[in-house]
Amino acid sequence: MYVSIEGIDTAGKSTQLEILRNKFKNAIFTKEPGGTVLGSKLRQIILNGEANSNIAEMFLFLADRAEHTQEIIIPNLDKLIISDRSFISGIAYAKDENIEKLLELNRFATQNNFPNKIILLELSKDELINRLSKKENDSIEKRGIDYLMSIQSRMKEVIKSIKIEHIFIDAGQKIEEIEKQIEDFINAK
Ligand SMILES: Nc1ncnc2c1ncn2[C@@H]1O[C@H](COP(=O)(O)OP(=O)(O)O)[C@@H](O)[C@H]1O
Ligand SMILES: Cc1cn([C@H]2C[C@H](O)[C@@H](COP(=O)(O)OP(=O)(O)O)O2)c(=O)[nH]c1=O
Repeated sequence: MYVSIEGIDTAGKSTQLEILRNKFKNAIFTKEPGGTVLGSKLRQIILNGEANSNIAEMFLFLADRAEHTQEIIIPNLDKLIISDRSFISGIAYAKDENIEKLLELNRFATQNNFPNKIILLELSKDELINRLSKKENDSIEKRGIDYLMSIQSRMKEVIKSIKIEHIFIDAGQKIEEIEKQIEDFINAK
């Protein structure tokens, strides 16, 4: 089963994934961007802000996703895969592009391998401000609070529009409360 943990920057994805590694010891843990050798090079190019064109940036993420699908997802579909981000981020962050067109591009890049379950960690604006203020911001985080909040809304819109089992979790809860909800959702048949 392929599970994706989604959320804007600082929503708590990495924090939860560290705990989940100990709960699901046989799972394959991966991420987008950067889940493969090629992907980690693409991630560096992107986060250094080297793409001047938003469309070029989007295709760099699609290339990361295509490589990730071929090298990590497809070979492990018989196991539990837990990924930090997926095509949902791909569509949400390409905020000026048409969702239907992006769905088509992402179906192509993933050879139709979308997650079976999606977990969205949802942040309030105040909590996002609080968390971003505590870290060095990369080129995408520097686009600001309102940008990231609009991305989060777009994530919710895309997730609701597709027929994939999903859960929205309040990312402002205690770490252990969030973890329990994630674990129960993954274990639910
Ligand atoms: N439930 C939580 N409550 C308060 N702070 C949190 C919570 N989860 C994560 N954090 C903190 O928020 C920051 C971003 O968390 P992180 O897991 O790196 O987010 P992401 O991987 O989604 O960018 C970190 O400083 C982390 O310690
Ligand atoms: C997967 C993906 C991520 N992103 C963005 C989200 C992040 O701002 C950035 C890097 O993702 P990530 O390394 O997950 O950053 P963070 O840990 O801060 O969430 O790339 C896209 O714009 N498109 C995509 O397809």
